Amino acid sequence: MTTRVKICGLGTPETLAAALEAGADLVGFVHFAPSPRHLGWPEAQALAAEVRGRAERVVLLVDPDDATLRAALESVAPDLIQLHGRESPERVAAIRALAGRPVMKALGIGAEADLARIPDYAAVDRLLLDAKPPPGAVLPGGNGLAFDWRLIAGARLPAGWMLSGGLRPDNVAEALARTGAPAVDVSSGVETAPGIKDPALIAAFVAAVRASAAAGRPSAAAGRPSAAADRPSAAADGRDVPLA
Ligand SMILES: O=C(O)c1ccccc1NCC(=O)[C@H](O)[C@H](O)COP(=O)(O)O
Repeated sequence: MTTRVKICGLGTPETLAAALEAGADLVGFVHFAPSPRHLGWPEAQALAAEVRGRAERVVLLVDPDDATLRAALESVAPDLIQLHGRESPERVAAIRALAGRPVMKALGIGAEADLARIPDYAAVDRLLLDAKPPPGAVLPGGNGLAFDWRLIAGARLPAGWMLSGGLRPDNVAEALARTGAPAVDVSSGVETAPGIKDPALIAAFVAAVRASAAAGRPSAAAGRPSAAADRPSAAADGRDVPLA
């Protein structure tokens, strides 16, 4: 099956076009004021209109209230709502019911114990496994940090789960080989500075994922990750840092 690719935090027509031309399956628009990738609703609406069915439109929200959710629905008409805050399973279910759209819940992974939260979110449409943010981080995601992929090697994960956190054109093939992820999500790894997406990096990331599939990537292995997971990771020391 084809590995699905999401490019998150797009903010200009040029970089959105680059993602679509590269063949991204999902494109993400962030609505979270502290983020360098934040889009107001008029900007998000204009970009979302450019997608025209060429990819799934994802709106990323952090602990949205009902008014924010309604604004997101009206502006972006998302195919998928990504929840990247501290939303409880009950709140996720309420958002899903109110929106009438599929929901993807992001869970921060920092230690094996974090995997125990996965069954609580069994009712979500998709699950995104991301690195926990470092202590005191302003952003609950989009920090460009990988978690230790060994934590999920061999874990029972729901169909269609997505891997994120610190992925880049030069490490995504290894991430896929080590985790067997059916889908990947990237933001910082295709940027030249926080919030500044690079069309060439976007194209390189999607190409790396497609090349990995063409090469027939092996099933998930539990061996020690070499490159990305050796770098400082928000998750590496297993501290119980909240997702948001
Ligand atoms: O990107 C942001 O600014 C952001 C803000 C608030 C919540 C989540 C955010 N980003 C999430 C993502 O872009 C991805 O889903 C994921 O965290 C991967 O990010 P990265 O490690 O930068 O590739």
